[in-house]
Amino acid sequence: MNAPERLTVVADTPDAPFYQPLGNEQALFEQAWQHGMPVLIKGPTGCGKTRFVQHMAHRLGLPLYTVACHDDLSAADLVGRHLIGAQGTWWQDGPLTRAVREGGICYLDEVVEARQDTAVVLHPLADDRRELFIERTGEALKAPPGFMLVVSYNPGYQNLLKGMKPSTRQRFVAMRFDYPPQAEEERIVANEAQVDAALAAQVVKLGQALRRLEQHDLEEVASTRLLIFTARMIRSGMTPRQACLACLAEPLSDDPQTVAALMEVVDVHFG
Ligand SMILES: Nc1ncnc2c1ncn2[C@@H]1O[C@H](COP(=O)(O)OP(=O)(O)OP(=O)(O)O)[C@@H](O)[C@H]1O
Repeated sequence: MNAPERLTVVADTPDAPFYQPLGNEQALFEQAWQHGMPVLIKGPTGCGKTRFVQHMAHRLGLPLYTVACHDDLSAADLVGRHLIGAQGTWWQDGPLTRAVREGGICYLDEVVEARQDTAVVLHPLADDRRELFIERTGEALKAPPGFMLVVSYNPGYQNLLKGMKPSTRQRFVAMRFDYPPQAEEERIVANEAQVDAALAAQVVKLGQALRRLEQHDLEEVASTRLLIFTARMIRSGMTPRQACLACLAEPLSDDPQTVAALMEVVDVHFG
């Protein structure tokens, strides 16, 4: 097992991306990094997964390489490929290789979307070997102590075919994220939208009421991200109703009846 003794945690600096802690997630992440363990974060859209990783990278003083995974993303997109230029053929590292060389964090967002061949490169990096084998150049890279693999996915989007294989899941320390409790979400909205506490509280109260509307067939509930958008639009002069229609109701549903029902809740809160 890799025992990276020389790793030190850099204290928060004022320019770190703002992150409102919700539990022991920072300590857990730090411990995982100290022990050379990869981390899996699961949670719904817009609940703070990316912001958390950005914050932690800053706090630990590590370069961060973020990859938004999609169903065409292959191992070569992560590792690198040969390119042809004026001087002939040359090798270009992919984001995973760069993170390994520099001892930084590679964050794979929505990892379950990526093609299955990515597991071949991720598995040896995510277990005790901490090794990246670059097949096309024959290079075998041993990850330095600072390197950390972080992946995330939204359990709500998963279909049976795309679920993560147990052999992959069981290489990670896993953390579950969800939308923040009321007081924390108010602080986040006030800070991110630069609005006063009263408006942030009103928007969050509405968001929480919308999340309770279970009878409507919504694919996802209102995210913290959408509440921040709404508060920003109100701050810049839109009426609360216009802002809620554009930033909450319409992004949540394509069905006009559902949008109307969501707006009824808005009217109760801002009427
Ligand atoms: N705990 C938090 N502290 C600070 N900001 C937060 C927090 N949670 C959410 N946010 C805010 O919500 C926005 C959306 O969060 P983020 O982009 O991290 O979501 P995500 O979970 O990565 O979503 P997706 O799965 O769609 O990529 C952030 O830009 C940030 O403004």
